Amino acid sequence: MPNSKTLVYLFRRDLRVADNPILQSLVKEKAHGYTHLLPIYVFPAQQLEVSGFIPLGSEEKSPYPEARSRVGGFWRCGPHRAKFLAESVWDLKRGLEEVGSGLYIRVGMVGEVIDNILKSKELNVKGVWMTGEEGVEEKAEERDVKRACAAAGAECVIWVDEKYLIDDADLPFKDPQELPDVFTTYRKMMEPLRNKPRAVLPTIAKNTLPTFPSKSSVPSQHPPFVIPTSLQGLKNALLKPLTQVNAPLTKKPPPYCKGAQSAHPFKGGEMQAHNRLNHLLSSGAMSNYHSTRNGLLGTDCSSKLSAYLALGCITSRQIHASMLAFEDGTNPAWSAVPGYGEGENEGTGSLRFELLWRDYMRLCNRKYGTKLFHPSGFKGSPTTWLSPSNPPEGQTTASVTEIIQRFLNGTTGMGLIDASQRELFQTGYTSNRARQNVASFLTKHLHIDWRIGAEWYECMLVDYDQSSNWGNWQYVAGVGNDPRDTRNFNPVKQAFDYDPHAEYVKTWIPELRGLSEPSEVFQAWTCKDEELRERLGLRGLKWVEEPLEKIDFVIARKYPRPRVRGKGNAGSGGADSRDAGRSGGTKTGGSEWARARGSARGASANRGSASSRGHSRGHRREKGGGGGDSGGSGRKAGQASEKEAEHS
Ligand SMILES: Cc1cc2nc3c(=O)[nH]c(=O)nc-3n(C[C@H](O)[C@H](O)[C@H](O)COP(=O)(O)OP(=O)(O)OC[C@H]3O[C@@H](n4cnc5c(N)ncnc54)[C@H](O)[C@@H]3O)c2cc1C
Repeated sequence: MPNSKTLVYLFRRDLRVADNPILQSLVKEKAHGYTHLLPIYVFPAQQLEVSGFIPLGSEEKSPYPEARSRVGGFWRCGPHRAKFLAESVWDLKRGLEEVGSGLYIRVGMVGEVIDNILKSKELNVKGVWMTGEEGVEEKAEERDVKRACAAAGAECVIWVDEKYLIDDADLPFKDPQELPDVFTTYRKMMEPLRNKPRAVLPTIAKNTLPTFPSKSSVPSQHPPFVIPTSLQGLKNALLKPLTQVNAPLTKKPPPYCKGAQSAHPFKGGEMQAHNRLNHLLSSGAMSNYHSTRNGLLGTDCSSKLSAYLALGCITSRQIHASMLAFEDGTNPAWSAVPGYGEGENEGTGSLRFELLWRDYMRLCNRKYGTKLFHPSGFKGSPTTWLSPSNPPEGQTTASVTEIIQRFLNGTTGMGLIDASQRELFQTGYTSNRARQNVASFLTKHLHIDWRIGAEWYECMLVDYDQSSNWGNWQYVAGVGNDPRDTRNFNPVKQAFDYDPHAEYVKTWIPELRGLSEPSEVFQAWTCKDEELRERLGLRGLKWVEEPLEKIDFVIARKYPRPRVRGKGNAGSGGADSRDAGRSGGTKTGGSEWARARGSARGASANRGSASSRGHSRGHRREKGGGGGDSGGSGRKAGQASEKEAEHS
């Protein structure tokens, strides 16, 4: 390519064409002088297992260590996200081709791949642009790319990530250390949220980007890897190592639940993200969001935009812009939908609020860096968690490992927790309400190292996002930015509040479908009818007969049913506060693990045993927990409320 001057655009978690500042700048600012644009996506070998890209029959081995987590040894990217990512990358390719460009796909360490491309004489690469990220590994990638560029005499530009609600340029502080440690303080600095986000960038017209370089000019993938030429091939390569029988995701994984429908059946990609957003507005689901977001079942109780946001298939400001068009009545496509043209409603206001939580979690990551992964969290709380290497007295490494396995496999004996864990395993998704309970159960009831839970979520979640995942785990574990470090969820009360008919738990634990009493579904050990247990095949099941935790939950009088809107939506946020105090007392403990853990050193000693706390706090409100819970506040859009303050 004589006289060429090529720019490499290294895509990361910005897998979209629209509202993309890098592409926009290439179209608008012609002074850059680049004749060619080489868009590339690298599947990063340290975060995702790439050995499946070695062709079948090859004797060669991957030069990289397995992409496994540090504490639990789980695959860092499990099958659900691997598939979603493949679809998103493939859709990016489609989107780029539509504007007359294209996408090269590679695997390996980002720095190495870029270094290899910089060496191409034919391409004459003079610059590498990429979007900056917060993570420690991601920053290391950026340093590697900068080094490679410096050695090759090419410019390296790290762009600001613009997939958040409020742009970095509009933050009221420059130094991340000035970020308040309480979300509400931050929120108040940013309100009114409706006025803050910047406008979406103009659409990229066809054939306005610098020329896409020919295949022959681009260095090929380094061996032993080969890049498939179809989406199916890409999925196969990513899934192959994750589905090997000798390396299961977890021992004895939960069986597939017949008849259960995924709450997240969506495919990855920019186009799918916008279809989803359009559906939320045109169906009215967005306007109902405030009262449905705590639902456990079904696709429409919450937005299910998280996985698209995590990969940058869509930006928060695009979501905001569509909501504005709905609120202001400027998009006739939605004119028949109730609330059209009537300004911000509870649903759209609440969604902005949640998107701000996401911004906040990312800023916490920026402020605290490696503390995101530290057992004592942002707070630096003096905690020693139980783990296989730190079993409680009277227990062994093997017995703690078994407890963890039961947690992962959804066989703790606690209905809500097991249902969520099985749903997660089967589908890659579980609701925010369920996540809060799962995280609370692992850390506040079992006192097990929260990082094991965070790593498992990293492996299993389709919407895994480093800041939101690790930040929320810390928050619920009591070592993060939750000013109330005594927050403790009672998973039985929560099940009554949000799954009053036990519909959710029965969906994901088919063994319990024959039970009619919700209390028995929530804790199968409480079913005393021997004949029924026998008939349902519950006799002899360890998780039924020896649950990890027993909670005596007495219903003082007929438990009120929460307001339920929409099919399959279990509970509104309001139920939480209304019901508080109407249920009887709770007492936790009773299991062998609870007894052993009661005398444990470390976490339990520092924080008081679950049994005593659970007992004395039986009537306490369990408002929220785990960043981003606005449920039940009855908050008018854009206004603060006491409960919200209480939550944060
Ligand atoms: C232990 C734990 C782990 C979590 N891990 C992740 C994760 O890896 N990735 C992730 O995106 N979210 C995570 N969350 C936050 C939240 O559970 C999910 O964002 C939400 O369930 C995704 O579903 P949705 O898109 O339908 O959410 P909606 O209720 O529709 O919310 C809209 C958007 O707001 C953002 N949001 C909502 N709640 C939060 C929150 N608490 N923190 C940060 N952002 C929020 C998300 O981007 C979400 O898509 C976690 C929460 C907990 C308690």
